[in-house]
Amino acid sequence: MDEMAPGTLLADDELARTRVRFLTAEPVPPGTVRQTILASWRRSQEFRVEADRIDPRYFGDQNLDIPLMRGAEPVLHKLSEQFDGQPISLILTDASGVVLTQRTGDADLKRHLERVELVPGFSYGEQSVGTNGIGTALEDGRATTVFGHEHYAEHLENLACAGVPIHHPISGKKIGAVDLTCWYKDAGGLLIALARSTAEQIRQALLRHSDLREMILFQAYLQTCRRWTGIVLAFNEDIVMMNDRARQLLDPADQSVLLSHATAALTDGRRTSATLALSSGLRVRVFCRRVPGQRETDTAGGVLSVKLIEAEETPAVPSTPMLPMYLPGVVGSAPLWLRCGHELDTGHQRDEWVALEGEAGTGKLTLAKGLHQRHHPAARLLTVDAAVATGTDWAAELLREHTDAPIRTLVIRHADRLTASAANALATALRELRERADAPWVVLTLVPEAETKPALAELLKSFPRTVRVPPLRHHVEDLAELVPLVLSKLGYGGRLTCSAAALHLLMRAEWPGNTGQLYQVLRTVAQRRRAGTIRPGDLPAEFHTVGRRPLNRFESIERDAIVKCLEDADGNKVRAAKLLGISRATIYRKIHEYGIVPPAR
Ligand SMILES: Nc1ncnc2c1ncn2[C@@H]1O[C@H](COP(=O)(O)OP(=O)(O)OP(=O)(O)O)[C@@H](O)[C@H]1O
Repeated sequence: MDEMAPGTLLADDELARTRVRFLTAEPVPPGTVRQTILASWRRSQEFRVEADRIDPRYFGDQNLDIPLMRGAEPVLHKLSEQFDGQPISLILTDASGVVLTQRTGDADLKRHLERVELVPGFSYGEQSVGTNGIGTALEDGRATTVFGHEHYAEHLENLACAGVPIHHPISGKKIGAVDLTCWYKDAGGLLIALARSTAEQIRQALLRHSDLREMILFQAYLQTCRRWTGIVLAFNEDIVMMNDRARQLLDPADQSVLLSHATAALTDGRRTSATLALSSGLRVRVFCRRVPGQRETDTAGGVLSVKLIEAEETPAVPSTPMLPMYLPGVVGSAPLWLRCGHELDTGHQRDEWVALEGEAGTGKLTLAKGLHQRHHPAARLLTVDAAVATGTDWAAELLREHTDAPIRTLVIRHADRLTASAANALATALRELRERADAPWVVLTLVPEAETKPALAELLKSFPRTVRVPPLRHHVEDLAELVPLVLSKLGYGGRLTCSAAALHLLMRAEWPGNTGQLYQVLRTVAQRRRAGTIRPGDLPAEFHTVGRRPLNRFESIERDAIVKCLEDADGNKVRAAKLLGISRATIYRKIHEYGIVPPAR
């Protein structure tokens, strides 16, 4: 029932009835709709696409000077000549379903496509208009046909479309989709065959084009490798080349930090040199240069040469995969996070006192507690907050505490807030503690860069190992585990869950306040929705934007106002524009500019 063959279309009326049953939450009788379509309807519902009208999101004029367009243009041109006068439309979109070009051989069909805004700049992704040949093919990652009432939104029921995702011939990355659309009454099985062969021709054209571009980049890479004995990486949006030194010294997280730095530098057109601190603890100096393509204005990619600043003193941690380690009360399975837990564990095994360094709310105390619970569940753990411990007495007090009831693990939080005299008094007390036969294992938590503070120099001598705790933005995939945990800690466990779409938005955020901020956000959300499922529309304004560049104060106020009005207007842009007193064109432009994802309606 899943592959649509010509002549096996279900009776239209039955399909139309099934669609209505689905939309009114009645059970769908088995066998009345294809499984792929049913799955797509469910996704469309999850995205809160409106089924009774069509209102695709507008993303403004698209940049057509991209490899996909250059590869596809001759293929589409030739095909559209053959279709001249025929009621068939040839559509190319980017990877998210935003239409780049639409060529239609027949005036009636063209007018209809304009009415349903299947035109350049508008998104036909599933999130925007629900089940359709473009969005569903992109979502499923395979050639897909959608006929008549299989479309989720009304006004598309008299169309048939066949969409095929286009993958880059070298990187394999999904870069767009080609779609053939015609009247439903004219549709046949050949539509999908034609769409497939068009996608293949575009892929071949891209391959020819890429060959040359990649060759230019490869030559630039080899040239740099000959001159530079250190780490060398070359990259463009499709491929990454790296020498052995890069592979040995950089783990995937470090590579990604370097590449995103270089991509930003290339976009800004800068030739840069910068010092970066990588998540593995390496400090590096990075030089990045743009490699021009065939034409001087084209870019074949960028070449990075990287010099280790502290490599000799701080050997890189080998990038072996880390197995999860059970630490009570601690969640997270991203490689960076796991590695940090393992490093702490190694410190413990070797009885080395550890300085846990990380931004506020990254989970430093939680990790230290988890480790204590894992190894000494019955022994005493003492946590002292240096932020509230003033004067020098409390350091001596620690010694007395230990004599009275031996401490197995001592955690001193916020060490960066110690005054010089308190830090020195603590250093003296800890030295004494260290000499005792029953000395505890001590963990110090502090914010990044605090290690360089002269006031802490003496104290840090007792801590031979520093473990860096990654900020949440470097392991956002762990939000899938952190969100349920925080909801349950806030008292909503089992009552409130987070939808995949909302989680997706949370994962795109920067999280400067780390888990502390996650608590605040979920607390706010839970005040509005105490039970059920958190949907994208429940999240505060800042999560409805795709971060493109930092906004100044004025811009963030404007962005928040637009998000708020869009929410008040139920996602309707025209009504939101009225509320704001701006034109429809301006709101579309601003939505695009600020990367706002309008609330699902
Ligand atoms: N990976 C995690 N697993 C479970 N809980 C976590 C995790 N990360 C953070 N948390 C929770 O987030 C909150 C903040 O974590 P924690 O106090 O450990 O951070 P911190 O880095 O020590 O913060 P600060 O330096 O600001 O004191 C705690 O409630 C903690 O339970």
